[in-house]
Amino acid sequence: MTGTGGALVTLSGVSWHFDGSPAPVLQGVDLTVAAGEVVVVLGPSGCGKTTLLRIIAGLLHPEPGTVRVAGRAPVPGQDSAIVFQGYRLLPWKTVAQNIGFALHALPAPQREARVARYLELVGLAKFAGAYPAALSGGMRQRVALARALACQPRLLLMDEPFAALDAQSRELMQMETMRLIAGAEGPAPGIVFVTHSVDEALMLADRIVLMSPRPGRIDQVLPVPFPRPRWQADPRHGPDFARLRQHLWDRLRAMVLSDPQSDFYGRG
Ligand SMILES: Nc1ncnc2c1ncn2[C@@H]1O[C@H](COP(=O)(O)OP(=O)(O)OP(=O)(O)O)[C@@H](O)[C@H]1O
Repeated sequence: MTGTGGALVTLSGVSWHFDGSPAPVLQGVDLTVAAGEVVVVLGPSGCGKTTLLRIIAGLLHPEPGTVRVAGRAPVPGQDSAIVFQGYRLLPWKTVAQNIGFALHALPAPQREARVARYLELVGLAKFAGAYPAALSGGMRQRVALARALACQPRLLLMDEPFAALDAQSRELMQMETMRLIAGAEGPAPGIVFVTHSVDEALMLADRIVLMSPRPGRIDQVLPVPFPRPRWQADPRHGPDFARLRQHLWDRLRAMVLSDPQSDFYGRG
C-alpha cells in the first residue's frame, strides 16, 4: 500500500477562485500521488480541501495550474470514484442496485457478478434487496464504498467519508476500508482522503498533506512511517505517534489562531 510506481496524480501550480468571492480558495498547489499510495489532506475548515478533490476529479478546472491523472486531464466519473460524507445513495434503489448503478456499461451477467462480489466483500450480501433507509449509517457507508470500489477505479477520492459516524463506527470503517481496498480486485487504487481528524490521518496515510487556511496552500507534507496493517501493530500508544500528533496539532493551532478570518482569531 505504500507509494510504489509512477505518479498517478500530478497537480502543478493549482489555484482556484470562485466567481464573486473576495479571495482565492487555493493558491499554487503542487502535489503528486503515486499509484497505490494513500495521501490524506488535513487542514482547517474552509481551506479548500473539497475544492481540491473536485479539481482532481475533473469537476473543476484549475485557473491557473494543471492537473493530470494517469497522464491526462481527468474525466469526471472515468478516472476516479468519489465517496462522500453523506453517502449519496439512491433511496429508491436497493443496495445491489446502488452498487451496480455506475456499472451500466457492463453486460448484465458481468454486472451482477461484480455486484455480488462487492456485496460479499463489504459483508452485506444478506442486504442486497434492502433499501438504504433500512440500514445503519455504517452500513450505508459500506454500500457507498462498495459502489466506488466496484468501478475498480485507479483513483479513489474520499471526502470526509466517516465524519457523520459515531466514534466506534468511524474507527471500524477506517479499519474496514483499508481491509477492503487491500482485498479488492486488481492493483490498489491511489487514494486522496480528506479529513479534519489528526488521528484518522495518522492511521490511514502514507503521507499527510497539511494545508494552510485561506487561500489554501500546502503548508507541509509528512510521511507517516507506521507499518501496515495499522490496526494489528497499533502505533497509537508509541512515542512516534504522539510526537507526530503533537506536531500536527501545534501547527494546525498556530495556523488557525493567526488567521484573521478565523472565528478563533486573537485567542492565541
Ligand atoms: N460554489 C462556491 N461558491 C463560492 N464559494 C465557495 C463555493 N464552494 C465553496 N466555497 C468556499 O470556498 C472555501 C473552500 O471551500 P471547501 O469546501 O473546498 O473547503 P474545505 O476545506 O473542504 O471546508 P470544510 O473543512 O469546512 O469542509 C470556503 O470558504 C467555502 O465557503
